[in-house]
Amino acid sequence: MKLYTDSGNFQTIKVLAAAKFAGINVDKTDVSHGAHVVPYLKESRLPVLEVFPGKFLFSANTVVSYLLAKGSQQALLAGDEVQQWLEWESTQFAPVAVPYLVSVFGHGKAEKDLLNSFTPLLSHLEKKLKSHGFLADKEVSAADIAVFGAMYPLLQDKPFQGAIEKLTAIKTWISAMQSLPAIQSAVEDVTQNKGGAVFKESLLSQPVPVGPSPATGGAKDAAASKNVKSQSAKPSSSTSATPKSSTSENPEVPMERVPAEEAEAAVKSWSADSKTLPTPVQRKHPILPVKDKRNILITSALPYVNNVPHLGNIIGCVLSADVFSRYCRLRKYNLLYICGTDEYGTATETKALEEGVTPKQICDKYNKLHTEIYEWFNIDFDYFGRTTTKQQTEIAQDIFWKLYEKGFILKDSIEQLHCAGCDKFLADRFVEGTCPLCGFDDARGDQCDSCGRLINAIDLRNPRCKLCQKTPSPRVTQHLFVDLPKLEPQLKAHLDKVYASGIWTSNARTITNSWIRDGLKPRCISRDLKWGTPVPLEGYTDKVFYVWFDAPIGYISITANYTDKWKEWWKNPKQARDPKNCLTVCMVDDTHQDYLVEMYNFLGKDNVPFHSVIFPSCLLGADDNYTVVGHMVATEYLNYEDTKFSKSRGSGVFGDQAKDTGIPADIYRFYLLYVRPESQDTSFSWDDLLLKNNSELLNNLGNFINRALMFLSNNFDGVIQPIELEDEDKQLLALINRELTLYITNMENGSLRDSIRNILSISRLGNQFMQANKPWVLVKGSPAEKKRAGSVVSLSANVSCLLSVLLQPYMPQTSATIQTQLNAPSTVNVISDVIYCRLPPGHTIGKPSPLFQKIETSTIAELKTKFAGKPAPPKADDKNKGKPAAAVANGPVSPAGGDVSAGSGKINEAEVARLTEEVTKQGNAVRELKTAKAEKAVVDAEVAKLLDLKKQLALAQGLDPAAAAPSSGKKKGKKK
Ligand SMILES: Nc1ncnc2c1ncn2[C@@H]1O[C@H](COP(=O)(O)OC(=O)[C@@H](N)CCS)[C@@H](O)[C@H]1O
Repeated sequence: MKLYTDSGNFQTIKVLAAAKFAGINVDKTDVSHGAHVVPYLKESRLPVLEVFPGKFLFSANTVVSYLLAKGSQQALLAGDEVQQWLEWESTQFAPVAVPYLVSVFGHGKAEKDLLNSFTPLLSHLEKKLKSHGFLADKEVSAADIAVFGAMYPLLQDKPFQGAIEKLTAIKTWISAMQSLPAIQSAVEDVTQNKGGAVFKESLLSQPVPVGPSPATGGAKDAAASKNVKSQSAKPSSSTSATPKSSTSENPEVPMERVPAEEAEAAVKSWSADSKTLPTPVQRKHPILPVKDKRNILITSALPYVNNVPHLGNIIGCVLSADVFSRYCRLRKYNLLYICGTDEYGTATETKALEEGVTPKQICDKYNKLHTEIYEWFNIDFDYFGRTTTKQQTEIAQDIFWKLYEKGFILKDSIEQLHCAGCDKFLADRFVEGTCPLCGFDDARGDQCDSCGRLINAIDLRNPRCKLCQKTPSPRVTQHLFVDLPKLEPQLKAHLDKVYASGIWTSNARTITNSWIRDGLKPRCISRDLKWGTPVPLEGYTDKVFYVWFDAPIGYISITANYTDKWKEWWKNPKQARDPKNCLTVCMVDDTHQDYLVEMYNFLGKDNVPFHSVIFPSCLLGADDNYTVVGHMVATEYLNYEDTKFSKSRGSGVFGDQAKDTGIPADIYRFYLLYVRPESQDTSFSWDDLLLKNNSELLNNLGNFINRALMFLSNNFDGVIQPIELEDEDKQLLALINRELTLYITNMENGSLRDSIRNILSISRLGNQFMQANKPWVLVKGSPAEKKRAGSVVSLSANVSCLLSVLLQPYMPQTSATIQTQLNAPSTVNVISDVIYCRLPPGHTIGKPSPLFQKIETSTIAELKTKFAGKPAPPKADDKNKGKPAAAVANGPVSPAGGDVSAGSGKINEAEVARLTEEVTKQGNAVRELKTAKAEKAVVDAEVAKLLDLKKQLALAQGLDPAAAAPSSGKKKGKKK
């Protein structure tokens, strides 16, 4: 990524600081003052980020948002308030600050009037900072970076210093910001320690932002709270703008203006020759990698066959991967999306015992159930398979042999409970006894229901076999371990590479790094079970592979069940791809070019280490040219209302129940994506679903499309009229292009919940456009006015068509309905970089009808009661219990723990104890510093260390690290 800027450009401070926060190395290229970097802009705009060749971002705040999102710093962008401050900076603050800076540093004479215009802006800032310390929360966010960057040059001006003299909260905030290393290095880079004069040339060569007429004191009015509110309700062009519902209720809000050159560029692409427009690619099975194309292998975590998936499972894996796959197809990438049921392991054996059938029968029954559920949710797999196949056995055993031959398999003995009555070793969940921690008599072998803590079955007092009630006894048994310490260097080298080139959500990085930081331990890969892939090694043939060695191999074997040519996806990763042949948006600037196949794993956070550490280590160790993960898109957890999903308590909606609620699959899809747990755990809330349905879908999106199409139908026989673009139409097109760029960028970054907001911003723009032009009035006027009405609604019908395409990954059924109503040809189904005319004049649309139904509060009340379930027991939940622990504890693993499918992963107690001690020590250190009133920067640095330790502790305890650190969790901020 190239950053073009001129020397002394103050806007570059925020951009460089954001890049530092994001850990992204931008290639900074100095150009002359006033240089024209963006070919289609008449005026110079600097700094400019070239995101990929020919694609530019030139609003500094958008660049800040983009970099933070790309660097997986979503926490710094999260929340409405951040977006509102970003807009405040560009629409309120900059229009006063820039002319003032020009007067001070450019002309050497401060404009007094302009200085006075700062008063209301500064008091607004002071008020906010007084209550929080930072702009959007108690921690630094993108808002602070953007506003501080804009304020920095002002701090070099004496009169401005006087203006903030008594504003103590602003002054404290300034010192806090100045103490941040990212800010310090950005400031140094831009100013070269030369003082305020350094800004002169750059200021004189840049256009002055248009704003609320600062010279006439307009800024004063603009900063008054009423206006701040209406400005914040403007359509946002930021990555994660959360639209206020008031926006759709206030369509009279004027549209933001873009530079004339940008508008002209939008007109040019709008009227592109239809012969040059992209056309969709037909899907033909079997899909195989194609040379010189972007080949993407998408996997969704394989859901356990023995569970009915709940809405959390659905958004955590299959639905997220589906949205991304659909998007990739619309971008014309060549992709394969595979998934299937994870069928082996203790949990399946247990379920079979419970239901009195064989494990195979359980798998057949539940595989069918899963298939039906995903069909109802419209999940468009290229292939949905299962892990209990001959291909699974062949491939898993082959990988094992390769690891064995290369010396990556260790043998070791372990003590495990053995039941003489059943003549078998018992997995933890088959044992009961007295809890060694609290003395509860009826503790389970994997967890105590009384104290809620995870335990090892071997530690239970008075153990008894759950199957025959006899007393099991400890016995030494031999097991096989994969030598992860020996594989660590290879894994680290791979991770370094893919971290730099790929999309790795911050939880995926944090969890993976915590494993690496602690040093990898040998991991047991065999189990004393019958239901699994047989271990082929002599002396171990009575054992099967541990389900977590087996499960990700399922991705390979499922592909092998899909096509005989599976090796083209899995064993061919290093052929060169010609970047010239990519769509412009593919990340040719990154290092994917040496991959024929890029693999994306979609999964929930508890699955991360198995996909980022264990599976890649095995594939790298097998040294058989396997495709190894390049991108990891992990979600946090979705909860149900204020509790967890629990089948046994009946709380939460499970896949097989959703269709009986009367809420269409598309509405579930929309809402699950809208609240997708991307940077912290989120909740499915019925009240919120009602709100989002009735405001965003019904009043905003549905209202715009229906209004436009009904009007076209009723007044122009449904025939698209000649579209003669006037100034505001061009502005609309340019603003839509901005949202479209962000939609694509967000999708490429795996920020699926942000792209949905970009769609809603486009329909909001559409509503504003209709409202401003009032075709219902024009149509009754002169012939010219009637013509204009036809032009306005025809343009709106085209915007609706674009919306139908952008919506397709999220709401495929609704997208199809809109396209039927538009009578749109299937050729429209491509996501291009810019809006173009898809429905030409003369095209006749179909029959419009309302797209969404209002959801009534009474319906929601019924659903709430139906799915409330029994109250949760005081301690452990029966569904998600222990899963994060299993995922994050990188400790020595005993096979008696069963497998993760049995929900019995172990906590590394020693590590928990060590971290607890460290947290206590660091907490005391922070308290001492605070009591001694140490400098804020010093305290902040120690608080940061404390938070990091707390996160590590939470991870080691199997808890959500976000809950330990208030930095990302809004409203969680406890006093440190
Ligand atoms: N509450 C949740 N929110 C989001 N994602 C969740 C939640 N609970 C689980 N998950 C993810 O769902 C998938 C499937 O989980 P399942 O337990 O059925 O299966 C497995 O974990 C393994 N069989 C995967 C083998 S590849 C998973 O990604 C969870 O993290």
